[in-house]
Amino acid sequence: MKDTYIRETLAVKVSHVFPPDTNNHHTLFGGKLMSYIDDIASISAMRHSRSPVVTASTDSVDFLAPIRTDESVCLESCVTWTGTSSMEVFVKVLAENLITGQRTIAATAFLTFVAVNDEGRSVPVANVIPETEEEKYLHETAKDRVEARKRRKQASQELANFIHKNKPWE
Ligand SMILES: CCCCCCCCCCCCCCCC(=O)SCCNC(=O)CCNC(=O)[C@H](O)C(C)(C)COP(=O)(O)OP(=O)(O)OC[C@H]1O[C@@H](n2cnc3c(N)ncnc32)[C@H](O)[C@@H]1OP(=O)(O)O
Repeated sequence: MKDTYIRETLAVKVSHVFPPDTNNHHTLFGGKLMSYIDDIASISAMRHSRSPVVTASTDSVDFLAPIRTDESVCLESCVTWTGTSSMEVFVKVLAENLITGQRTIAATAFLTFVAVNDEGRSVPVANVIPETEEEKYLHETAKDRVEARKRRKQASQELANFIHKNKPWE
């Protein structure tokens, strides 16, 4: 297993914003953007692991600015950190006004993917090596996010153990 540079995991997707993908505000549906984010992030994870992957978690998707129909939606993703079998993927979303060229950060997200084998069992992945300032920042700050995720998973598990599974009308 060979360590890879973060840039080797980069995936880029650019798309127009078409009316069927917009809401009553004429901006891109949040759910549509989340689907783009999961899609591109999984490509970065697979580029790194060269194995099937599953999404283990999405920390949050922060919608910082709306994306309008006169703009294009540009997504960039890369693996910023790896554990044993898990990979943290950062996704940056920009809205670009195609007439003026103005670019706005519209959303950011961190997702965690786990490399799995054909039986769905987790398998090890190599490390990633940061080079640019931004990559180094994302790589160095990952440890805190990983700890926060562990705490959140524990809390989710406790909630899952507490909530009932009855049908709503029972
Ligand atoms: C018509 C033809 C179409 C063809 C089309 C082909 C398309 C081809 C490409 C498709 C690309 C699709 C990519 C989409 C992928 C999904 O959409 S997958 C669907 C949604 N996700 C799932 O269903 C996952 C369900 N969960 C699971 O399977 C298990 O919980 C997991 C994630 C495998 C973890 O299992 P586990 O027993 O906890 O495993 P364990 O070995 O203890 O932990 C493994 C690692 O996961 C980490 N982890 C576990 N839970 C979490 C968590 N909540 N948060 C963060 N890390 C976690 C652990 O910390 C550990 O990390 P490492 O220390 O190894 O680094």
